[in-house]
Amino acid sequence: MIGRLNHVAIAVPDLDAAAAQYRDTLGAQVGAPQDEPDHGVTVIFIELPNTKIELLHPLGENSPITGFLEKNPAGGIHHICYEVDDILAARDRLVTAGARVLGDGTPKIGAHGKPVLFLHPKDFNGTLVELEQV
Ligand SMILES: CC[C@@H](C(=O)O)C(=O)SCCNC(=O)CCNC(=O)[C@H](O)C(C)(C)COP(=O)(O)OP(=O)(O)OC[C@H]1O[C@@H](n2cnc3c(N)ncnc32)[C@H](O)[C@@H]1OP(=O)(O)O
Ligand SMILES: [Co+2]
Repeated sequence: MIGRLNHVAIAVPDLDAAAAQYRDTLGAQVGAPQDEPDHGVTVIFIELPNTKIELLHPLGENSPITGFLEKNPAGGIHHICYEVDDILAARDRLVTAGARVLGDGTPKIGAHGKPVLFLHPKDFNGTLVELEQV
């Protein structure tokens, strides 16, 4: 069901510093900051030859990554995103298998303008999983 690894997301306490490190120290192709108010984050995507890195920073008062950064003040890997062809079929299959889909189960539009869903980290080996329909 899952396809390519779309991105690995890293929550960071200082978005500008993290972007500069990827651009200047690691020599990566770093995009511009994008505010995603529906998700409570500002993101910067880094294009790698085989996948993307998503740098995440809290946006607004109810960001889902505020608590994560409180627990991990230096930042850390926050989620991985797999591509799926049909997100509703994927959701239904996962729910039948007993996995918890976060929120009300309705896909939201993600940073690439495509539907996304999140799966509870406790159901996936301690890893928050995002699904993106491509
Ligand atoms: C830009 C849009 C989009 C894209 O297109 O790419 C994005 O990527 S948006 C990214 C941000 N959005 C989300 O993360 C949405 C989904 N997340 C959530 O609903 C919540 O953050 C959560 C995963 C349910 C966690 O809830 P929270 O209240 O923040 O934390 P808790 O302390 O209650 O956590 C419970 C439990 O789970 C552990 N945990 C929390 N976050 C993670 C994580 N990222 N990876 C692994 N484990 C995580 C947490 O440590 C708790 O464990 P215990 O301490 O053992 O109880
Ligand atoms: Co993401």
